[in-house]
Amino acid sequence: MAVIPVDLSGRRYEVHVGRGLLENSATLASRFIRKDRVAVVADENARQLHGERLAQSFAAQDCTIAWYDVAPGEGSKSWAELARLTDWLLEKGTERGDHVFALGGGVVGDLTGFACAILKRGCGFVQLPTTLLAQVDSSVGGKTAINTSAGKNLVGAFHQPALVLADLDTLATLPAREMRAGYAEVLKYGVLGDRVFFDWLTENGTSVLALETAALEHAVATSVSMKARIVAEDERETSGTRALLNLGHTFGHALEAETGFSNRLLHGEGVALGMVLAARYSARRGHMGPDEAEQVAEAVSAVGLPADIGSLKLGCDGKTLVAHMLHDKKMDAGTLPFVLLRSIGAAFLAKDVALNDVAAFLEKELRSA
Ligand SMILES: NC(=O)c1ccc[n+]([C@@H]2O[C@H](COP(=O)([O-])OP(=O)(O)OC[C@H]3O[C@@H](n4cnc5c(N)ncnc54)[C@H](O)[C@@H]3O)[C@@H](O)[C@H]2O)c1
Ligand SMILES: O=C(O)C(=O)C[C@@H](O)[C@H](O)[C@H](O)COP(=O)(O)O
Ligand SMILES: [Zn+2]
Repeated sequence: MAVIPVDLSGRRYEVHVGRGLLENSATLASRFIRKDRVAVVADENARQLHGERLAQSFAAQDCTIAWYDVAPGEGSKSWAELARLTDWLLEKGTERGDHVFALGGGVVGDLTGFACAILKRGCGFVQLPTTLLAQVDSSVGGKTAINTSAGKNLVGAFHQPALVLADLDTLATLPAREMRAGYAEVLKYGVLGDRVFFDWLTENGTSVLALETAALEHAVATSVSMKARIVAEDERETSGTRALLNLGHTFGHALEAETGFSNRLLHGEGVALGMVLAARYSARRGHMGPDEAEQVAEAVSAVGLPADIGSLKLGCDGKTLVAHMLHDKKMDAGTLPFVLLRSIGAAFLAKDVALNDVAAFLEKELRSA
């Protein structure tokens, strides 16, 4: 069991990582429960598999749950779902001082967080992440958003949760493909800032994916600790530090857009392939050696994540992928900063990248596939 603080001045909150947390959730979150009925926004699968443990914990504190079900999938991060959810929260009489609970993966966390950011100009929320990806990444740091027809996470707000309870037991029911997708964001922390962690994952990645307690807890706690440190330093992604958490995402979001934000490519899979492309592009520009770039590709493919753009059978050219990148939130007066690598464990923000060179690089990758 680990408790990791996110030290934001005056708005410090804790991330608890361990087993059996849902059973104790009402006690652990008691500071944030002030009525005898609490709103829980839940991914349908997460509710079916883990909702009862949550309900029992609340019942033991004489509290009942008003459930709001969210259909699984990226499609729920939409204007329509945001409108339905905020109407429901208003109908339930949610007040500014209340805390809404989000049970599920990154989709439910991002959607609920955004609804809470704008409801009556802001109410509280507690994250109960039930996917590996949500436990190591999306539940921490306060980026909340929905997607629009123009692209990924384009409408949102920074709104920090009051508490995060990452119950490792919930991962026992997670499909293997979703577990691997979450592992991509774990690997990201090693690649962007911690060579020792990257090497540890090379040795222990299969134990993490097999849910071995010690390995899993170490991987989640190490990931959350790095994210907490970065978010505390640069909460709103203004100094360039937090942008490093976007490693692999400029390529990855473009691939997600090209595949229609569908089951063809999960977010974590896009990040995995995006990290490989970022490493190879870093090598093309001479920042790192090609052999080291291929170590990133090996770490990705070793656990069955996509490392080859050809596996997506896209049928588009490099320029089309670059056109998606123009919606990236890092865009700054016509230039797009890229998170690149000097070596594994040493990411940096390159502000002098020419998009026609990125298109040429992607064209070559697509043709060599
Ligand atoms: N806010 C951030 O900082 C941040 C960071 C990373 C990713 N994200 C966002 O997170 C989203 C991806 O999140 P995700 O990978 O958790 O996907 P997700 O929320 O779509 O969940 C993946 C699948 O797992 C199912 N599921 C959830 N918990 C389960 C459980 N315990 N057992 C069985 N099935 C379960 C869901 O029903 C769904 O089908 C993307 O929209 C991405 O943009 C946000
Ligand atoms: O927390 C961050 O900062 C991240 O960049 C984490 C990413 O894994 C996450 O996917 C995030 O939503 C992407 O950020 P965006 O600003 O490009 O939407
Ligand atoms: Zn991500």
